[in-house]
Amino acid sequence: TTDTITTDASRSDFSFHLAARDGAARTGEIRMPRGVIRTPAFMPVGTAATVKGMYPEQVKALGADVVLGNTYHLMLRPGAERVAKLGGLHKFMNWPHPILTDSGGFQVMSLSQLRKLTEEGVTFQSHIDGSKHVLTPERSVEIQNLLGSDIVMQLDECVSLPCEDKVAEKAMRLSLRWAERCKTAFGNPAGRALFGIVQGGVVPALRVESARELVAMDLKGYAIGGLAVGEPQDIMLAMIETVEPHLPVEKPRYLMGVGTPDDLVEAVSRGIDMFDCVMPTRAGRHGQIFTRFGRMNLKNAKHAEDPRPIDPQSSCQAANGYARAYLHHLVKAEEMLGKMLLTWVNLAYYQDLMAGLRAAIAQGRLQDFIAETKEGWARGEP
Ligand SMILES: O=c1[nH]cnc2c(CCNCC3CCCCC3)c3[nH]c(NCc4cccs4)nc3cc12
Repeated sequence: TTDTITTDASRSDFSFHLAARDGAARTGEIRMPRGVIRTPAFMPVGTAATVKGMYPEQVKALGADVVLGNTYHLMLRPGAERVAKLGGLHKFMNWPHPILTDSGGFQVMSLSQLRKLTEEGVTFQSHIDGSKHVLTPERSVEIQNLLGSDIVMQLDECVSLPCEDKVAEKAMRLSLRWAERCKTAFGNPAGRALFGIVQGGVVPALRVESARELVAMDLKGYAIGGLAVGEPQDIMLAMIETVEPHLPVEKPRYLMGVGTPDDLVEAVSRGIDMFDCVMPTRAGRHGQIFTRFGRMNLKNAKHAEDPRPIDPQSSCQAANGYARAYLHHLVKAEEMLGKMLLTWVNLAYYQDLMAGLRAAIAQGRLQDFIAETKEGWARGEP
């Protein structure tokens, strides 16, 4: 039948296909030359060209269609030009599927020293060796192009909350001017996308203005930034509800830096399609896991003699094949294998949750699925 023949036209471009909707929630797929991204999607973070503690084949096998590449780290070490010389990030890290790269701006502001932000861009010193660097909208797009990114993020200014309205306004307007400069620098390369980032703090009028101005630029997708920076969940959800009606239905929405499983289900039900968060990988390395029964900390002595696996019904071998007592031992001993197994448990759970959300939306039973999921978390571990 025709729908199984992907003509090169459909593979050579970036296209978003909505399969079903359930309230504000959507499920579909983003088709790109390097593969398809099923949405809603959780994107594991691949900081220094690796999803820490995981083989790329394993990350793909547990259901991730796209990973994040980190512009800030890679521009400092090994350098964007070197990655390009070696064939680009996909070849470098053996991940032939789509990669979304961030602009580097958020990490500059949170990791580097002696940074100075001007209209032109951000100058800063490397947290690795103190060397001086500059990140302008143009240079950020150039670095992401050198890495070979499939989805490029604009350079933006994310303010930390709480902040005064005029501070949020100033950053929002700068981010809009930087979006224009990124769009000019990016051009219109087939099969690759530039996403804008909606800013505006927690001021509805600023959020709406930011969304409207970005939509007028006709970008391929829109992120909602400036959230998950310390505000309560209800404020984050209110901002999503403020912005969502002003974003085009036919383009993907990406909520940056989010979040816990509860954040994910709540944001999906409000119309978000893509997420990234360091939580599942970072927490896993510290012994904290996410399961159908809620959160567990395997450092806790109560697991010391528990012979049961984490979840016998999970398809993940780390969750169904190892005693909690053994995982507790590995975490206490700070063994590599403990970090690897619990990272695997968490990424598998996050992907299973996203697969459940996609299926529930397709069947028009999202609210039932969310209720059942939250009951499981509340019931706690068996
Ligand atoms: O407005 C924003 N603009 C740009 N990036 C943002 C990010 C970083 C998203 N993950 C990048 C990844 C790139 C590859 C390496 C890992 C990060 C955010 N993360 C959070 N919250 C989670 C937070 C994490 C840390 C402090 S808050 N809010 C965010 C808001 C913005």
